[in-house]
Amino acid sequence: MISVDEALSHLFSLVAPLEAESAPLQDACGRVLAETVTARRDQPPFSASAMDGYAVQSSDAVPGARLSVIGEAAAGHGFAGGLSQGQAVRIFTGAPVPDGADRVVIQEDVAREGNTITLGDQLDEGPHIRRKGTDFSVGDAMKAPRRLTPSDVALLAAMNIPRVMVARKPVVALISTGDELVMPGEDPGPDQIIASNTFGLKAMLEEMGATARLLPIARDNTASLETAFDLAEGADLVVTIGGASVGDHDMVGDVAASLGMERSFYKVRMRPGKPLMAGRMGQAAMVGLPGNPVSAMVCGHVFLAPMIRLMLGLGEAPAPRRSARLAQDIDKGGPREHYMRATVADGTILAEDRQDSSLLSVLARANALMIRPPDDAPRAKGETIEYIPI
Ligand SMILES: Nc1nc2c(c(=O)[nH]1)N[C@H]1C(S)=C(S)[C@@H](COP(=O)(O)OP(=O)(O)OC[C@H]3O[C@@H](n4cnc5c(N)ncnc54)[C@H](O)[C@@H]3O)O[C@H]1N2
Ligand code: MOO
Repeated sequence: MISVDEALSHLFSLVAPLEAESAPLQDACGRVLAETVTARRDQPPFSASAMDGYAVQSSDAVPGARLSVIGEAAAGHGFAGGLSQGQAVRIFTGAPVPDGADRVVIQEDVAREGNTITLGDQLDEGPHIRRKGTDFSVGDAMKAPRRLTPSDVALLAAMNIPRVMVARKPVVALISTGDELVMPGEDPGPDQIIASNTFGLKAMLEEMGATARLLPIARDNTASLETAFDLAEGADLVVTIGGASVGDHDMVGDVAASLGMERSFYKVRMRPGKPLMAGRMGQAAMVGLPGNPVSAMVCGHVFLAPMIRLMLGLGEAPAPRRSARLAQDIDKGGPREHYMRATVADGTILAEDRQDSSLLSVLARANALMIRPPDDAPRAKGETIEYIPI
């Protein structure tokens, strides 16, 4: 059995960064920027007022000063002329500050009569002017690769970038296998259960920026599995779930091999997730996940997510880890690297009592996978330990 790190490096060698494609900005959030973009303009493109009030010369901005109003500057409609000492221009937020002015006095500090204003007794600091290019200037870069956030999209829009080059979304085909499975909403027979893994994995993968195709459930026979692999044609990554172990009905490995899968490994020294297999199948990478629902989801976090990140151009790295203090003493660990369902709160981590790999209710209330290395020594409350946030 190989280690988790070894398995991960095999998996990385099965995939590669995908090509870039153009996307309209309104569809770009969550996509990974593939080419660095630079601002096409300064923001603001002129010195702009930050307040509603009067543009003046700062030497005139003294309590009690009387100034004559010579015009108006509104957002989208600047004042054409310049401004001299003793003069003021009525101005609104976002309007270009007229030439000659270097200060905006807010209207709350001004009394106006006709075209004359008198400044109040106490003026704030000002100057309430946003200098040209204060936010960004022509040529300022947003560097690739970068997963675009809503704030990034707003910034790109302001930079006048209507489309961006982003990594193509990896296409993942998800195949549940097993005679016992029916889809949610169907009527299960007395010996049947509902297929849950493909749904959890689809959600996880799509949250990461992949497109997941849910294929029909494959039954525990060669013909049905072959049909499922046929339907997976065109995917970048084919993921099967179940049928990976040693039972008489665990046929995924054999059928995949008969279809040309070149296996890179089978079985990983981890818990849960031991009967993991992977290889190359034509153009696609193939990963066979164990069927136990928590095993499949843990393998999703530990293996599939880093593969997706690599395909999106975000580099080759394991799932990001953090650390927290143990909330209780724990016994020595087992021979396999253990990803324990746990809850992190206020910097401390508490492992769930029940760690069976069938328990989705336990997984759903956990927010962390606490990682115990193989043959980990007993640990005391308060020690730091690593985890993967989920
Ligand atoms: N003699 C041994 N038996 C088992 C071993 C072993 O080493 N020796 N390994 C155990 C471990 S660890 C795991 S994990 C499981 C994995 O087995 P399979 O990958 O072959 O999975 P199945 O047998 O098909 O299913 C296991 C379990 O999960 C349920 N399942 C399967 N697919 C789904 C799905 N899409 N949604 C929800 N639930 C699913 C299935 O009904 C079974 O209950 O093998 C152990 N056995
Ligand atoms: O190791 Mo198996 O992956 O669930 O328990």
